[in-house]
Amino acid sequence: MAASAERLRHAWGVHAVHVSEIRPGTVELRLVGFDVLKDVRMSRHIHGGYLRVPVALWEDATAFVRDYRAIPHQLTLGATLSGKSMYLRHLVAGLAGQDVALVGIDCKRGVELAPFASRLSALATDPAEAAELLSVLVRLMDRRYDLIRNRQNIPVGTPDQAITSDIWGLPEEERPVPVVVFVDEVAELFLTATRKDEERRDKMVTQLIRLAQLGRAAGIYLEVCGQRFGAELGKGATMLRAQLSGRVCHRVNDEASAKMALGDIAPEAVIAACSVPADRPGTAVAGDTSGGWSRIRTPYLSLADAADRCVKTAHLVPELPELAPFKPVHCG
Ligand SMILES: Nc1ncnc2c1ncn2[C@@H]1O[C@H](COP(=O)(O)OP(=O)(O)OP(=O)(O)O)[C@@H](O)[C@H]1O
Repeated sequence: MAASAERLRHAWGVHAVHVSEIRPGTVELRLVGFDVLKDVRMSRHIHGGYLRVPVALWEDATAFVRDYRAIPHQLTLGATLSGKSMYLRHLVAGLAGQDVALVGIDCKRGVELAPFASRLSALATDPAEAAELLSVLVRLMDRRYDLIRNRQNIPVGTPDQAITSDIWGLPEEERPVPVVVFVDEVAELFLTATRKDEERRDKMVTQLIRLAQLGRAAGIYLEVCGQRFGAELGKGATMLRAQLSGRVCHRVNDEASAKMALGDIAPEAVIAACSVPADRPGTAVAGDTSGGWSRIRTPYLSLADAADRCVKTAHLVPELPELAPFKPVHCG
């Protein structure tokens, strides 16, 4: 098969997609079981790129690309069995081959993210660990701000001077590696039983808000997943949600949940999310706070294939001493 089709297959990495080259540069993609799309023609634009992961298809058959530099932080909501984990799996598998640190916070004792342990730089599996990890991430972000500030202080006109307000303007050899932080089932971080839990929760939420407000310039991106994310979770929840400008809403159990994801995007998007059928997992409504939205569908990718991709790319885990104490042990 020609190289572009091979690359395309690699980018999607799924069995449910048949890929064939029609002519050089134009490839036919067939998504098995996608109700909206039949055979789909896609050309090179699907290949993604650095910090850009093709993760689903829009209804018009173009690729839905999760572009971290364009939309740094995203919230993905959906009822149980709606396809959130599948979506996340694609992101992890897509980023695994890139020069990026992957960090997981999965307070369901790691059941979702532990299979990707070999490619993760850090994994927190309970709220106490998550609190420590978030503190480390905020310190990492502050140090990156110092780095940018120091560059700005070099006198104008000297060879080392660089006017930049984010890591991307730093010279390549000084530029820190970007970090994508996956938070699975965010509500677990908000649960409290005691007064001490409450203090920890408030601190974590403040740190997440700081990362969401300032992380972009430091190359730290948030990917937050959950079933619901509303004011009932407690102090700071809606403030944090407002900072996550990318939104993906899978099937939800009620209109209130769809509103949490899409209410500030468009009322029609909320209606579309409420009509996602239960027998079409992976179907979602995607939008961003600029107001644009449409339906997407993520293709099937088995957990074994995604985990295998992490094993094969384990050598790409970047050197980040701050995160070393949180490096998960890969079993199996
Ligand atoms: N695009 C898809 N095509 C076919 N099957 C899919 C697709 N997406 C998800 N599924 C299947 O639907 C089921 C639920 O998916 P998934 O585990 O991603 O849901 P979830 O929202 O993460 O659920 P939970 O919150 O309970 O973990 C799984 O069996 C999965 O294999």
